[in-house]
Amino acid sequence: MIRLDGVRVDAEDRVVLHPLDLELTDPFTVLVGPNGSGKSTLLRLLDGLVLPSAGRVLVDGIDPEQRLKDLRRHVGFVFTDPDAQLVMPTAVEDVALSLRRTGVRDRQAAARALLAAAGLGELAERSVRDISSGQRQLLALTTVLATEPAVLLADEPTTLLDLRTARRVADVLRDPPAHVRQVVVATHDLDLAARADRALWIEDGRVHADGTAAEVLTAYRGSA
Ligand SMILES: Nc1ncnc2c1ncn2[C@@H]1O[C@H](COP(=O)(O)OP(=O)(O)OP(=O)(O)O)[C@@H](O)[C@H]1O
Repeated sequence: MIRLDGVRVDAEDRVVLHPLDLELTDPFTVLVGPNGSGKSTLLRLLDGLVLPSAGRVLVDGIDPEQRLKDLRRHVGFVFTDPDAQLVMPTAVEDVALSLRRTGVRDRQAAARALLAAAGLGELAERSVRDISSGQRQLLALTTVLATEPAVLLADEPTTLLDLRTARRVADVLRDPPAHVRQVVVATHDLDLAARADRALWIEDGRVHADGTAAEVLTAYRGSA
């Protein structure tokens, strides 16, 4: 369970997130809303990338301000820019690196299997610089899943993807590997958002609407 008690985020001379009390328990939650409304900030609070200016965040009982290392093992974060997390020369090495804490013996073989399952098997030996940006985004998701997080956070995970790949990513987020108990995604992709259990519409650093994906997305589409 994810819990925010009176969490506020200030940046320079303004409030980016107004005081917020929130409990997220559904398997799949999406954050929608206009550019600059505070979605990424809210997501980043859950990985300790942003710390609250006031209030407290708890992710499955872990407070980022007290147990950041434990939180980072518990949570996986897929960044919008895949290059921010692909660090090894080849795709298979990148996934194998992510497997280092899982206790898997043959990390190369396991990495190949995960790449194949993601439809990236043929790219295993390729340099991550030589594959397309959409393939890199899918690879970044695969590397994060390989760390076996209990909570998966993703910021705009389908921006660079073609229709088919975006659907595949949506399928994974909707029905992730068993170790993932909760998924929270910030997105402008309303087809992806429609598949969530719960949607929060963020506007000007506040939760403007909160409910089922169908309810919230109907209202959000109507506002444009
Ligand atoms: N460290 C910071 N310093 C100053 N302003 C910040 C900081 N972090 C976020 N902001 C501002 O807070 C607002 C919310 O940003 P955030 O990235 O959370 O929005 P978003 O909803 O994810 O937007 P987008 O849909 O464009 O990704 C923006 O106006 C942003 O410029």
